[in-house]
Amino acid sequence: MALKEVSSNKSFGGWQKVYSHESSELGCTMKFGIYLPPQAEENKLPVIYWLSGLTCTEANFIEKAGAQRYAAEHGVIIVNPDTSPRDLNIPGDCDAYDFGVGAGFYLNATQEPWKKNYRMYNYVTIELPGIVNSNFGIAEGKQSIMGHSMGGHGALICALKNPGLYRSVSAFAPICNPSECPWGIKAFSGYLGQKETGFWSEWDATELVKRYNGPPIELLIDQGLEDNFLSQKQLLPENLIEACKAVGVPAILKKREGYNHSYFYIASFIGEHIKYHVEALLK
Ligand SMILES: N[C@@H](CCC(=O)N[C@@H](CSC=O)C(=O)NCC(=O)O)C(=O)O
Repeated sequence: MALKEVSSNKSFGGWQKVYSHESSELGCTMKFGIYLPPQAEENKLPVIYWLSGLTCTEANFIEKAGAQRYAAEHGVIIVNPDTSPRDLNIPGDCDAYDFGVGAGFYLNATQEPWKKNYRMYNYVTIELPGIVNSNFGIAEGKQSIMGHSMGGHGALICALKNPGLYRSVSAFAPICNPSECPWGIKAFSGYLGQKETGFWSEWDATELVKRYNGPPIELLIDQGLEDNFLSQKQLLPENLIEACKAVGVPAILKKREGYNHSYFYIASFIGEHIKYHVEALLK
């Protein structure tokens, strides 16, 4: 798969790059960011995937999270894809910020007109890691995943649906129970069809954790307490924590006094999350 370098900027001794490529899974040109710390010049390194939230491109995380400093400190590669297919001109794909372009929800759609291209789950779990592993020096089997909001939902479902694929998972302000919140109900109805027939529980972390069957897993959930979307019941961390307790899956809930949903919040704690992942990746 041919990669085209879109940009390259030196950062903390390493390189923040953006590449584009033709995605066979999504049927369009996709961009992703990759931070290569200075250690990547000499060694194969572990990788953390970051999944962004609604309205984001690959640029938001690169420019706002401040992750490069910590990735350089710990010698870890960070890869961050875009949040949906783009430039397909599917009718209705740009009508709202929470559905269609910028809102792929990290699932494989089953409904027309989305099912041919809206396959972000396969893209982030199979196609993109294949491209990354064959083009960069990734230490075999050493990958973790994290994300924010819609991307936090994505990180959680990717880990819960693929026992053992990721060494660790963490999420900032994730949409924890999409089947029960307005964002999720809208997206799942459009991409998957009705709840009764659309197998929504296969794409919902709170449901998936109840039937998790694999090597021990721990969920690190981070939540700002002044997050508007928390009070609007879009995120529902309490439902996920309750489900984890019921089935004995360990979950850490970090409650952050005064923080909202923004990248200012993410930047405040991204170093803590990267350290958490690196500890799991180095085991
Ligand atoms: N109405 C807002 C909603 C968009 C928003 O807040 N997006 C968040 C993620 S929300 C859940 O997935 C985000 O990360 N925005 C990008 C940023 O750089 O802050 C709007 O349309 O802006």
